[in-house]
Amino acid sequence: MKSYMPIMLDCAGRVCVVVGGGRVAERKAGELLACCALVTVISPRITPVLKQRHEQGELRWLSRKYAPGDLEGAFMAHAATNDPEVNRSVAEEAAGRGILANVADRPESGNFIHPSVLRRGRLLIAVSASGAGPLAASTIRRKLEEQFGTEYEAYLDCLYEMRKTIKEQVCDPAARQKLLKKASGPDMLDALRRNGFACWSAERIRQWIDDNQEE
Ligand SMILES: C[C@@]1(CC(=O)O)C2=NC(=C\c3[nH]c(c(CCC(=O)O)c3CC(=O)O)Cc3[nH]c(c(CC(=O)O)c3CCC(=O)O)/C=C3\N/C(=C\2)[C@@H](CCC(=O)O)[C@]3(C)CC(=O)O)/[C@H]1CCC(=O)O
Ligand SMILES: NC(=O)c1ccc[n+]([C@@H]2O[C@H](COP(=O)([O-])OP(=O)(O)OC[C@H]3O[C@@H](n4cnc5c(N)ncnc54)[C@H](O)[C@@H]3O)[C@@H](O)[C@H]2O)c1
Repeated sequence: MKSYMPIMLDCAGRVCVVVGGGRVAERKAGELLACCALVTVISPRITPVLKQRHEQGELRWLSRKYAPGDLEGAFMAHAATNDPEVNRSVAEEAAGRGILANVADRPESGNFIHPSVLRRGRLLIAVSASGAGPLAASTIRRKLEEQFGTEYEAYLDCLYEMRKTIKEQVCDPAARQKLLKKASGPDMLDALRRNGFACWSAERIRQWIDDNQEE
C-alpha cells in the first residue's frame, strides 16, 4: 500500500500552474486561491467560474494549449487536462524541474494527491483514502462536517487569542504550560458553548488566566 506524508503546505505568494480549465482544474485552482497562491491557468477553454475569477483579477489565464517550458519558475503544477498525453508531458516537465506535481488522471506519475477537505476557519480536516477512492474520502469528510460544526471557527479563534495572551502574560514555563493545556481541553469548548460561542473579551481572558493560575 502506498503511504503518503501529510503536510500543511504554505503556498501563499507562490506561482502554482494549473494545466487544463475544466471541472477538475476549477476545483484545484479553488483550493490554491483559498490559500493565497499565485495561480496561472493554462488552457484554451476554461469553465465560467474560472473565467469569472480571471476577470476579477484573482488568477492569470493563458488562453492556449500547454507547451513544454510553461512550468519555469513554478512552485507547483497540476496536470488536469482531459488529454492523457498532455498530462504526461506536464508530469515529465515537473519531474525534470523537481517541482511538486499532481496528475489528475494518473496520480502515480505526480508526487502528491489531494485529500477531501473540511475547513472551519483555522480548523482544517483533510481526509484521504490514499488513492483507494476519492468518493470514500468525500463521504467521510461529509460525516465529519456534522460532527465539527461552524462553531469550531469561533472556538479556534478564541483559543488563538487565549494562547497569545497566556504567552504574553505568563512567564513561568510550568504555569504557562498548565494554562495552555487547560485552555485547549474539553472544558474550554464547553464553556464557550454555554456562551453561544461568542469569543471572550480580552478582559474575560485575563480573568480566566487569573482564576486558573490560582488553582
Ligand atoms: C478528494 C478529492 C479532492 C480534490 O480533487 O480536490 C479527489 N477527488 C475528488 C473527486 C472526484 N474524483 C473523481 C470523481 C468522479 C467520480 C469517480 O470516478 O469516482 C470525483 C467526484 C467529482 O469530481 O465530483 C475521479 C477520479 N479521481 C482520481 C482519478 C484517477 C485515478 O484514481 O487514477 C479519478 C478517475 C478519473 C477518470 O476515470 O476519468 C484521482 C484522485 N482524486 C483524488 C482526490 C486523489 C485521491 C484522493 C484519495 O484517495 O484520498 C487522486 C488520486 C489524485 C488527485 O486528484 O489529487 C475530490 C473530492 C472532493 C470532495 O468532495 O471532498
Ligand atoms: N483527480 C480527480 O479528482 C479527477 C476527477 C474527475 C476526473 N479526473 C480526470 O481529470 C481530467 C480532467 O477532467 P475534467 O472533468 O476537468 O475534464 P474537462 O473535459 O472538463 O476539461 C478538460 C480541460 O482540459 C483542457 N485542455 C485540453 N487539452 C489541453 C492542452 N493541450 N493544454 C491545456 N489545456 C488543455 C480543455 O480545454 C478543458 O478545459 C480527466 O483526465 C479525468 O479523467 C480526475
